[in-house]
Amino acid sequence: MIDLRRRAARLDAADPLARWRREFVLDPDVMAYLDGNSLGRLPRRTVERLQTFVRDEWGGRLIRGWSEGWAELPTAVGDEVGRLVGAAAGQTVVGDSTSIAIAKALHAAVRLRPERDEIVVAAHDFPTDRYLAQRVAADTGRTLRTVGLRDDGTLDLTDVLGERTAVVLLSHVDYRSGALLDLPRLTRRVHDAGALVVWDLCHSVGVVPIALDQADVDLALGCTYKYLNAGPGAPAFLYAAARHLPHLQQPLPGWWSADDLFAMADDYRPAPDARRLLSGTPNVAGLLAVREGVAMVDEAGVEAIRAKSVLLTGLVLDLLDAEGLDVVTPRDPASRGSHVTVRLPGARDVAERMAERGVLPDFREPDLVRLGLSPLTTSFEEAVVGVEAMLDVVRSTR
Ligand SMILES: Cc1ncc(COP(=O)(O)O)c(C=O)c1O
Ligand SMILES: Nc1c(O)cccc1C(=O)C[C@H](N)C(=O)O
Repeated sequence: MIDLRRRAARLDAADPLARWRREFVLDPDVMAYLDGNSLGRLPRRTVERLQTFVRDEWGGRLIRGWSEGWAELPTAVGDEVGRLVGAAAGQTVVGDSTSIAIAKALHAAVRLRPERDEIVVAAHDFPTDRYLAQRVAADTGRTLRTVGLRDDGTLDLTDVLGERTAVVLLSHVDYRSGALLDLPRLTRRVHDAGALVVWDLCHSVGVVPIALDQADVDLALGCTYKYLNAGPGAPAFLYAAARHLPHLQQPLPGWWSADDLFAMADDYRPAPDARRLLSGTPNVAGLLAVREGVAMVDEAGVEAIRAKSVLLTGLVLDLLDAEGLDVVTPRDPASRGSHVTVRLPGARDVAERMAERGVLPDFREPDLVRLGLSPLTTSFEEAVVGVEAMLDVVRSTR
C-alpha cells in the first residue's frame, strides 16, 4: 500500500501535466473523481468566462450580441474542435446534442448512398447510437445490421459489410470496455466496400490523438462534456468532410443552416459551407464553455494527454490484475481509451459503497464498474486512492 502511494507520488512528481489539475474546481469531499469520462470537472477559467458572458455580454449587449460574434461561434468553435481532431477549418460545427448530431450524420450519409439499403451499427454500442440507427433505418427504408466487438476489443466487419452497405456507425472508444478501435484501418475497410463511415468520438475526443482528414473520414461527431470539460449538456460537434459538404442534405434544415441567416428568404438554400449542418439558434453559453475546454486541451497537447492516459490506465490495470479481478479493458495500450472497466458481482453495490467513501466511479449495467481517468484532472495518487477504495469494498464482500 505504502509502496503504491510512493509509486504514485513519483509519477505525479514527474508528470508534465500535473499543473493542470489546479486549473479545475476541486471539491474537498471528493477523494477520487473517476467519472471524467461521463462528466469532466469544471475549469476555473470557465467559471470566469461564463460569469463575464452572463453579466456583460448577455446582460450588457442583449440582442446586439448576435452581430458582435455570437452568430459565428458554432463555426468558429467548430474549427477549434476541428483542430483537435485533425480537421481543417470549414468542416466542423458545434451546436446540438450528440444524439441530434448522430441522427443528422446518419440521415445525411444514407442520402449520399441512395442505391444502398443497409446501415451497420455495433451491437453493444451506446444506446443512443443504436436507437437512432434503428430509427434512421426505419425512416429511410434501410435494413439495420449489427456486429459485435470481439472479446479482445477489435472489430471484424467481414460478415456485415458488402455492396448493400450504405453507412457504418462506429464508436472510436467503446463506452463499456474502453476498447479503442483502429479508426484509419476501419475507415479504409468501409471505403473499400464503397460505403461511408460515421465515427462517434465521444470517448476519445481530447484524450486520444485523432486525424479525421488524414484518415479520410466521412462524418464524425462527439460530446464536449467528457474530456473537453465543457459541462453537463454542453453542445456536441459535428464534422463532415469537405468533399461531401456541397452535396450533403441533412434532415433538420432549420434557418441556421440557410445560406443567408438573416435574409429570411421564402425558399431554403443551404449554406455552402459547414453551417449547413446547423439547425436552430445555438446555445451561446455552452459554446463558450466548449471554447475554454478545447483551449485547455490544445495548450496541454493531445499527445501529452494521451501519454499520461496510457500511464494512468496502465497503473490501474496493474492494480486490478494484481487482485485477480475480471478486467474487460484491453491490455494493449494501443487498443484502449482512457477508462478501465471491471466486471464484478454486485457491481452496483460496489460503486455505491465507493461513492460513500468519496470515490466516484460509474456503474454500467449489468455488472460493470468503470473507472474514468481524465489526464488533465486525475492525478496518479487520486487513481490509486480510487482503486484502493474499490479493492477494500470488493474484499469486504468476499
Ligand atoms: C458513445 C456515446 N454516444 C453518445 C452519447 C451521448 O449523447 P447525448 O449527449 O446526446 O446524450 C454518449 C454519452 O452520453 C456516448 O457515450
Ligand atoms: N450524458 C450523460 C448524461 O446526460 C447523464 C449521465 C451520464 C451521461 C454520460 O455521458 C454517460 C456516458 N456517455 C457513458 O459512456 O456512460
